[in-house]
Amino acid sequence: MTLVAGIDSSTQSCKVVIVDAATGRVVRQGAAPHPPGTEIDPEHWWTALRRAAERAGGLADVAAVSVAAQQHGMVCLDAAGRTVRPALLWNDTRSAGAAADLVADLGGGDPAEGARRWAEAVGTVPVASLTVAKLRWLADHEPDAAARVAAVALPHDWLTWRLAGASGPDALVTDRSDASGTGYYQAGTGAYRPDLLALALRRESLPALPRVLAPDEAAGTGTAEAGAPGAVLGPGCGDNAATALGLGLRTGQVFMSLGTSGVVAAVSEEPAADPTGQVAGFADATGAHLPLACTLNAARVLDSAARLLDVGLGELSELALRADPGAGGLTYVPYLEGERTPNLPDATGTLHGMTLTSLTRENLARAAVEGLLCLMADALRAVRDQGADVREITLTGGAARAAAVRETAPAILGVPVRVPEPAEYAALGAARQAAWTLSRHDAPPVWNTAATRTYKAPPDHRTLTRYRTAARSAP
Ligand SMILES: Nc1ncnc2c1ncn2[C@@H]1O[C@H](COP(=O)(O)OP(=O)(O)O)[C@@H](O)[C@H]1O
Ligand SMILES: O=C(CO)[C@@H](O)[C@H](O)COP(=O)(O)O
Repeated sequence: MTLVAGIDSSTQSCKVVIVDAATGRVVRQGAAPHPPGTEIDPEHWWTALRRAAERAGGLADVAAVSVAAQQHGMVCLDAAGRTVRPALLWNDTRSAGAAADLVADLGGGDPAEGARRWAEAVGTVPVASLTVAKLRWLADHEPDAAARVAAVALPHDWLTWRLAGASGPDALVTDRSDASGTGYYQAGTGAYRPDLLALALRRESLPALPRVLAPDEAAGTGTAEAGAPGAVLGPGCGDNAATALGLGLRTGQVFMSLGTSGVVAAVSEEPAADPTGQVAGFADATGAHLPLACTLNAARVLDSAARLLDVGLGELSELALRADPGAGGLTYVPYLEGERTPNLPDATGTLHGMTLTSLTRENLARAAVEGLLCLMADALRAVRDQGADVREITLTGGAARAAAVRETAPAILGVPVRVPEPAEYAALGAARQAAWTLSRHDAPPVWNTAATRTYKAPPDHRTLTRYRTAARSAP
């Protein structure tokens, strides 16, 4: 049996799956946590990857490995390949002002014109999450560090580079799915936009950027020191592109992931260019596109409600299912980390409709589930507004493990919700890419599909309308 490994270095943890390359059956797996925070020394990702791989029985017997990772994280290297400063992650909002400045700058001072030009140039209007905004923040706030930047990489590029045992920044490679999340790469033409990188860094001499590989192009081979001797390295990809690949989605299909981030994305043959900035024009990991709306708040809304109520996640779900739809009038707008979609980086959460009768543990649990799903309903609406014909969604990510989420989702989202059996779909997507790279075939291998269950319910317009009213008054 030929084994391949898929790695998902996501926000909260690193997951490794080792699968049979012929069928996609998971043979072994392991995971290791990442430290909390939105600024992190990439060395922690490497330690977690090594630990997760060890827990999965090691990589010594795998023929190919691919790394998927959280998108956008700014990894700045000096000329010797050392990190210049800790990486700033996708959910670090200090770059919100820098993003707004970049939009205005490209528009000659007019933000609406700037948004239009960014959408046209790279398919995405910068928000705090994008690498380009983080680089502008660095240039403005840490000019000495910015001056030492010889190369800029993303989390998956950097981890692939470590697996290959490379040392110089010139050896960095990436793929179009992750490059499309930088804000200085256009997925439609497959070209970097050095002018936009220069605009961000306010300098003419530009750092090196990873070479963009084709979706099945090998990135080299793993080393013995990295624990993967001789394994073919796939190009890797952004974690959302990996999820689409792991779920085996086809053109026109839409997934929603409720992990640290909340994501709605549609596999598409056409690039997106949304001047409202709600939908990002990302690429997928097969050569197509992945228009995507992403929220800062998702699974951790439920984590925080469970902590507040002093229950586990299973009990939180049971409490929520004991309350009636609408949570007795409690409406929770869960902007706990600010928000990205809508672009409100400084917003905070609010709880509306508290009365002596409504404020129960059950209603509070249900309001957290409904608030999260209403937030996602608006992300879904944004993707639909870009032309996606959404008749059903596939739901995945940690929070999809909650029965209350699965059962409430079709009513709030207004479409049937297909839930595949719980698995690490981003890591599986990376494994599928590794198997594709190894096979040298024209398309990714066809693997056995996961068993799914479809949830249906009449739409709950009332709860969504009440949420939208409450969200409009969020601080
Ligand atoms: N049964 C569950 N109910 C609700 N949330 C869950 C459950 N199991 C895991 N989670 C949450 O899912 C999140 C992790 O999901 P995951 O998709 O792995 O995120 P990421 O890829 O961003 O690290 C955590 O916040 C965790 O608490
Ligand atoms: O910023 C985005 C997508 O634009 C996020 O989806 C990150 O890619 C992090 O993903 P998770 O850790 O939540 O999977």
